[in-house]
Amino acid sequence: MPATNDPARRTAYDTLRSVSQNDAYANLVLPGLLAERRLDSRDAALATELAYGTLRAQGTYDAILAECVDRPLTQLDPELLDLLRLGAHQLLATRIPPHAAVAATVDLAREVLHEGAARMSNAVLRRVGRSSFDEWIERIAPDPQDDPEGYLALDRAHPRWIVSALWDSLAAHRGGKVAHDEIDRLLAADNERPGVTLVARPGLASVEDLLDEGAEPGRFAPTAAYLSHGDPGRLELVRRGRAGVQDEGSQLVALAVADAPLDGDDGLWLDLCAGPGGKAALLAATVAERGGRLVAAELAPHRARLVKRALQPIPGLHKVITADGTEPPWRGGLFDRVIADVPCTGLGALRRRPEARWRREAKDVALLAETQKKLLASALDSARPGGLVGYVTCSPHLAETRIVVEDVLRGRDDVEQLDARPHLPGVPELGDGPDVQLWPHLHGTDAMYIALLRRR
Ligand SMILES: C[S@@+](CC[C@H](N)C(=O)[O-])C[C@H]1O[C@@H](n2cnc3c(N)ncnc32)[C@H](O)[C@@H]1O
Repeated sequence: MPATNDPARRTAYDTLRSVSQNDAYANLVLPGLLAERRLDSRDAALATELAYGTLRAQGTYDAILAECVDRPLTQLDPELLDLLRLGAHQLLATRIPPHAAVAATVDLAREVLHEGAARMSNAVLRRVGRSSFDEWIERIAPDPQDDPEGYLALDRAHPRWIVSALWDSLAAHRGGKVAHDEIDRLLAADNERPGVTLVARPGLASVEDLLDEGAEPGRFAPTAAYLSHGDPGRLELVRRGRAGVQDEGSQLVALAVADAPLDGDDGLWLDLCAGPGGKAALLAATVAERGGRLVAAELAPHRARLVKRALQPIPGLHKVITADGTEPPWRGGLFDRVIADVPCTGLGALRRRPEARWRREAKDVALLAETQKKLLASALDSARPGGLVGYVTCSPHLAETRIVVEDVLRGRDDVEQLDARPHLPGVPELGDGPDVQLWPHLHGTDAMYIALLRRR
């Protein structure tokens, strides 16, 4: 631990620096720092709230800071900019008294930078603290009547292109218009840290086992349970791979692929994009109970190793292959069920990755869509006649979901799309179908998408 009087803020600051300097992921860096520095639980909670909160709202804090600094933010030292963001977050979104927020950030500037940075932080943060968050938004955001997307982008701290994409998707799945209030609730849900959801892998653990460990039953998936407190890693069932940590939406879409009716053979399943292996483990456990096996393919060797580890505790002759799913080494028409959980922008899991929304760019979507179409085509080719394919993403962007499916299906006459909704039993508000889009503000899950297809 570096010498510091304020381990919580120092750790939050170091996390911000890793994210902006090294393109690190906060949800990987921060737990490492907390463990290495042995922060007590109060400091760890504060460091987490400061780091995640600052990163999540970074774009809005930058817009506010730009009003308080006498030069473009791009001309500031990046270290100072991260400090100012941390200070702005404390002033505008926490209960820390303003004088303490400023003083602590100024002290940190002195500790990690120099006296000049401390003086500048003091001056800038005093300006920031003269208005509340809502007053700042009123001043810098456009009128919500004239420009609702622009207003929400600042008020809910999302890049405008993401607000727009989420709005389009929500509207498309509702067959029309969506009220301002609902998109506001969706964006607000992206700013909440999700709780821990566990999965009981069939045949290896039951939800009752998880309830005995203090979890509460899931709302929708028969395999899910919520852990409201404590570290899931301390649970024996999790340590032994009989249960795992997995979003309930991920469980629901994997179970939809597993449970949709199928005529004929049902013993050989494929996960085309398996890393790190959450869905592969659930599917392998499910197919093993039915006497079958799973082949899991993954392009990245280090992620293929994670899949191997995830499948280790699961009985059955499952196989992990490091392969490019667009040029598969297996012959076509082989598998009874296929899941293609394709690489995507991850816009459906923004609540888990605080910095992701500022890192992604609109142009990523088109590039990914090309790969997604190839992977879906390959998934369809890999399925036997009559076999089932689930196309899955953790993005609700239409260009990664419905449009990919439409584009691929337009080019082939050997595929029919099924109504996925009956295969997520008990889940409300599934829209007009036939595909399903889950939403954080409606279902409490990541915004997972699934289209279910059958090869004729
Ligand atoms: C959304 S993730 C899959 C998550 C996984 N199904 C789970 O539940 O743990 C997409 C995965 O696809 C892999 N991938 C990307 N391009 C691929 C390709 N051409 N063939 C196979 N896998 C690919 C990525 O490395 C990544 O691990």
